[in-house]
Amino acid sequence: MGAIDVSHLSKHFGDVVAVDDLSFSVEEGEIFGYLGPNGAGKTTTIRTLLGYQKPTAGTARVLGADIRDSGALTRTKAHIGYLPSSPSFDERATGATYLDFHASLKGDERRAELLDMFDPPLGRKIGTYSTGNKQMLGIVQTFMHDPELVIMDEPTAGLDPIKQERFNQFLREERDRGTTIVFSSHILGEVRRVCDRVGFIRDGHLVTLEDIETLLERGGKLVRVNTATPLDPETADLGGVVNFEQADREAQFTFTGDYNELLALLADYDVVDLDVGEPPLEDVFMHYYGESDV
Ligand SMILES: Nc1ncnc2c1ncn2[C@@H]1O[C@H](COP(=O)(O)OP(=O)(O)OP(=O)(O)O)[C@@H](O)[C@H]1O
Repeated sequence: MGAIDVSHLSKHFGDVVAVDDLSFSVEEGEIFGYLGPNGAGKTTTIRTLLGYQKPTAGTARVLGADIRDSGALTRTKAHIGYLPSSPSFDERATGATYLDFHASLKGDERRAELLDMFDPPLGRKIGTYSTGNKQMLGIVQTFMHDPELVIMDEPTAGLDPIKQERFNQFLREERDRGTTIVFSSHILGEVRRVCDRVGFIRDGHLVTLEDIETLLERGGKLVRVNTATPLDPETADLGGVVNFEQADREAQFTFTGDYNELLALLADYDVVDLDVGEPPLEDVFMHYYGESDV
């Protein structure tokens, strides 16, 4: 049994099919990225998993509780941390009061430790907070009762790059302690840095589920080569060469083929500079999303 087992889950809003026949599992102790463009169905999935709305069809188990069993799900929530995409705060309350309230519901044994890392101005009214401060307050609330499973909807929105990196590092450490972490995102680089596996959703359907290494391998390498004389344009026909672009003696392409064949071809040239690196994740996404805007 996974930390989350989703089984043929669908959620319709009238004629709108927000989530359609989703099935996947999140394993215990992994960081699972739930990715998709705007309107793909990420928030709907998360809210349905947490019992905030009923599935139209299918079901899921979250830490063993069937989401259709509201009693079981409520009991299980003591072990879940949830960070919504736009947490609704009482703007007149201070950060400290907000945390006290949540502590009274579920505990706060890790509050001080978290506040060392994420330090919103607790004495001030939340209405005066910046977006990043609100986000940090939400992060402390999410983790302070030491949950087994954490579900976050776009958690890094509003965090500056240093806080984002601190947060990523924190997530990896939490995962190493055994916490299962699920977060939705459409920020591509974030996924590469922290997730073990990713599920891609589009138009309510799960398009693919991959571990991040496989995903990047499948995306091939970005090759940039500078040769003393221009490459023959027929290089574009070599197996595994995609998106071949050439400007005089510079060529760039994505390569998913056999390196020996590529090296044999380049051996006929005087290679001045060669760079083989990871392709932009945007390219990997395009592979799954076609022309969709991600
Ligand atoms: N309460 C609702 N009533 C009607 N339609 C809804 C409702 N909630 C979501 N939808 C629709 O369901 C679809 C999926 O929306 P959802 O918010 O789950 O997407 P998302 O992947 O989280 O998008 P984003 O990245 O923009 O937050 C969209 O077409 C949205 O308009």
